[in-house]
Amino acid sequence: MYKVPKKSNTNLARSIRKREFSYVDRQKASKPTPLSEDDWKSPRSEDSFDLLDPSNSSKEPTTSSRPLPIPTIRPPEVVIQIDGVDSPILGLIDESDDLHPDVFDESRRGRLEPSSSIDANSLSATRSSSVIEDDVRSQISFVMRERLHSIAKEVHRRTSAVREDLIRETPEDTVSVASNIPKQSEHRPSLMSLIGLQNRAESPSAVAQKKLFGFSLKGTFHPYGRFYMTWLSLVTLCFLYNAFCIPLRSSYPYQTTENWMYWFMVDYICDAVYIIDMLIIKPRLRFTRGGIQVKTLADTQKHYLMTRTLKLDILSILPTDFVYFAVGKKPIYRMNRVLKINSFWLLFDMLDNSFANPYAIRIARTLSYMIYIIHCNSCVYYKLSAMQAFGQIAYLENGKWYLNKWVYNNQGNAYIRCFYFTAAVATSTGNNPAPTNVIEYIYMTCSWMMGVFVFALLLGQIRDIVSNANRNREEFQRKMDLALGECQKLGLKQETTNRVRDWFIYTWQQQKTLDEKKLIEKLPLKLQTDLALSVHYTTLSKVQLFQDCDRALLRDLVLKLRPVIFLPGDMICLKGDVGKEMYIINQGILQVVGGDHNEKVFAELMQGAVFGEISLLAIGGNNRRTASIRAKGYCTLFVLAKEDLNDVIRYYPQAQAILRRKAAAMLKNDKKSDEKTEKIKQQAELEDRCKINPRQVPKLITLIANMEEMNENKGVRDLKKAIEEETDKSRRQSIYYPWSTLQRDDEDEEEWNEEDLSSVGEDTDIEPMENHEGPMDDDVDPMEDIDLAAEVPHSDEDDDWEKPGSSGTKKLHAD
Ligand SMILES: Nc1ncnc2c1ncn2[C@@H]1O[C@@H]2COP(=O)(O)O[C@H]2[C@H]1O
Repeated sequence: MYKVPKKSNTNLARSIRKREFSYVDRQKASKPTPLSEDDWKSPRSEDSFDLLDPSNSSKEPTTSSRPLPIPTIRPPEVVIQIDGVDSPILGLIDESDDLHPDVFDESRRGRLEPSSSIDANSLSATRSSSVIEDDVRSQISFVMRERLHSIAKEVHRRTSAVREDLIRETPEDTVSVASNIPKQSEHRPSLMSLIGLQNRAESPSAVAQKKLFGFSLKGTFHPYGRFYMTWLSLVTLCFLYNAFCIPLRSSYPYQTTENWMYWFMVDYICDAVYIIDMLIIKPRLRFTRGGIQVKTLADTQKHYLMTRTLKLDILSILPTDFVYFAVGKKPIYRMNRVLKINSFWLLFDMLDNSFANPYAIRIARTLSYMIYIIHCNSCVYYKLSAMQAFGQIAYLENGKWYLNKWVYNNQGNAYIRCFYFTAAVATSTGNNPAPTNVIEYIYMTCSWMMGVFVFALLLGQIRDIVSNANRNREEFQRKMDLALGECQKLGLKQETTNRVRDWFIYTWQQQKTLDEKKLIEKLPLKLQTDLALSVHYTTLSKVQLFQDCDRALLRDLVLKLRPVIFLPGDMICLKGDVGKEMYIINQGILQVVGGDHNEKVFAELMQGAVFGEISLLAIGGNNRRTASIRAKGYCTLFVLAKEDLNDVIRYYPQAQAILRRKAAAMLKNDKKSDEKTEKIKQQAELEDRCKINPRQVPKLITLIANMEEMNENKGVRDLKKAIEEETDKSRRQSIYYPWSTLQRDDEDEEEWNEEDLSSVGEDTDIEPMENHEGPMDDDVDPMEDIDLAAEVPHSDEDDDWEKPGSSGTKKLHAD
C-alpha cells in the first residue's frame, strides 16, 4: 500500500541513514513537514494523554459511566516522503485496525513491503541494504505509530466533547417541548445549568399559564405557588370577615334596616369566593402520591372529592340564609361560614414556611386567637347587658333594691367598652364588678377559666416565640463577651481587643451566626451542595476556574469551602510561608503586596478571584507563598484546605492544567514586575549619585545683601536679585539634569557671568565688613565666610560648579 520510490538504492539508503524524512497528513492536505530530530527522539510528549497505553486508562476523567458512541473516523492515510525521493510512501490504516502500539506487527509490515517495481534483488544483494530496509521499516513503523497516537488523541478529544454534550442534554420532560420552541441563539451554558440547578424549560402550556398569574382552567396549581397563596389570602379575608362580623352584627345593633343591604352585599361576595374556591380552585390543587406530585386535573379533582376539606367547605357554604325568610335577617344563622377556618390555618402555615423570619407571623396568629376570643366574649357581654336593659332594671337583695352595676350601661362606644370589660376579665386584670345573678356568675367563671388556661397558654406561646427569635442573637452576644473577656484577661493591647470586637460585629452583620455550616449539616449531602451552590452562586459564577472545568468538580469543591471573614489590613498570607490553603474571594477587595514593608501593590483581587494556589500546588517549584496578600477592607473569603483540594482535583486533570497555567502566568508577571521595580530602583540610585547639589550662595554675600537691604541700596538690591536668580538657576539645573554636569543651551543668555558681577561691584557702594555697624545675623560669623573657597565643596562634581559662578563669587569677595 505504498508508492515506490524511484531513486537509486544508494540515495535512498543515504536519505534513510540521514533521517531525511517528511510526512504528509492527507487529511489536512498539508505540505510535507520535515520530521525534526526531537520528533524522532521523543515519540510522545510526557504529559500527553496516551490512549494506546493501557496503563493510562486511569487518567481518563470519570465524569460519566455511560458507554458513549465513538464517532466514526475515516481511515487515516499516512504518506512518508523521503527527501529527494519523488514518490512518497503511502500507508493506509484499515478500519479494522486496533489502536494498539503493535499495530505494525509482522503481518502488517508485509503490506508495506516494497512491490515488485523495486529492485528487490539489488536491495538484498548486500547485507547492509537489508539492514537499511529494516531501518526503513522501523522508521515507517515509528512514523505510523506517531500518527496513530495523534489520531487517538483526536478521538479522545471528540468523544469527550460528545460525552459532555450528552451530560448536558435537556431534562426529560422538556425534550418534547424543546422542538416547539424557536431555536435560541447558541450561547455558553450558564454555570447554574452546568451544576444542574437551573429552572427547567417550561412547556408552552406552562408559559401560557404564567401569563394569567399562573392561572389556567385546564391546568393545576402548586399548593405553595404564588397564585394559590394570593387566592388563599382572599379566602382568608372572607373567612375573617364572617368570623368577626357575624357575632358582631348578631349582638351589637350595627346591622340596621337602613344598612342591611350593604352587609348582605359583602356577605354574598364572600359566599361567591367560597364557592369559587370549592368548585374551581381546590379541585386543581396538586398533591403528592407515593412521593410524586400528581398534576393531572382528573386526579386532583378526584383527590379533592375524597378529602375532609371538601366536607367542611360544603358545610361552610350551606345556604343557611334561607332561615331569614322564617326568622328575619339574623346573621347568626350564617355562623357556619366560620368552618372555612382551614384556609386561615393553611395561609399562616404557608407564610410561616415562606418567611426567613417567621416569628412575627407566629405571634400574629397567636394574637389573633386571643383577640377573637375576647371579641366573641364581648359580643356575649353586650347581649347579656342588653337583655338586662343595660342595668336599668333594679334587683332586690337582702330586702333592698339595687341597680345592676355589672352590665354595660349603654354609655359611650358600645364595642370598645364591652371589649375592654371582657379583656380585663379574661386576663384577670382590673377591678371587675361583682356579678349579680346566675347568668353573670356563669359568664364570669367561664371568662376567668378562659383567662387562666387559654390565655396563659397563648401568652406562653408568645413568650417562647419571642425568646426563640432572640436566642441566636443572645448566643452570639454571649460568645463575643466571652472572647472579649478572654482578651482582657490575657492583657492584650486595646487595639487587638478592638479588632476582635470588630470581627464579631461584622460576622454577625454578614451571617448572623458563627458557624454557617452547622445550620445545614443536618440536610442530605445533595441538598447541602445545592444549597451552597445557590447561596454562593454569584461568587462561584465569577471563578474562571469553575467556568472552564468539569461541573462535577464544582459540586465536589463547594462543600469543602469554609467561609472566613477578615478585617481591613489583615494579612491573609505572607510571602515565604508554607501554603496550606487557597482562597476564593466572596466579598471585598484584597491586594497582592510585596516589597520590604508590603508597600508595593502588584494587583488587586476582587470577588471571584482565586489565590494561594501556587504554593498549594507547588507550581513555582516549592510550597512557599510567592506573594503576600492583604485585605483592603472587610473581606469574606472561602478557604479551601490543601488536603481537600488535592482530594478533589486529582480526578480533574483539566482543572489542574488551568490552575497551573494561570499560576505560571502570574508568576511570570510578578517576576517581570520585580525586575521592573529593580530597574527603577537602580536608575534612581544612579540619578542620586549623579545629582549636583544646588549651588550654595556664600553666607557672606547673603549677609551683605541682608545688611544693605536696610539701607535701600540699589546696587545691593541688584546684587541680591542676581543671587536669587543664580540660586534659582542652579536649582532648575539640578532638576532638569539631575545626573548631568553639562550646561543647558537655553541658559546661555541668563548666565551669571563675570561681567554682570563686575558691574554689580562697580555700581555698588559696599562697605567693608570691618566698618559695618548695622545689625548682624546672630548665627552668622562674618569671618567664617571670608574664605569663599572653603565654602565650595571640594568634590569632583563641584569642580564643574565653579565654572559659571566661582569667578563671580571670587570677584565679589575681592570687592
Ligand atoms: N500578580 C498577581 N496577581 C494576582 N494574584 C497573584 C499575583 N501574584 C501572586 N498572586 C497570588 O498570591 C498568592 C500568594 O500565595 P501563593 O504563592 O500560594 O499563590 C499566589 C497567587 O495566587
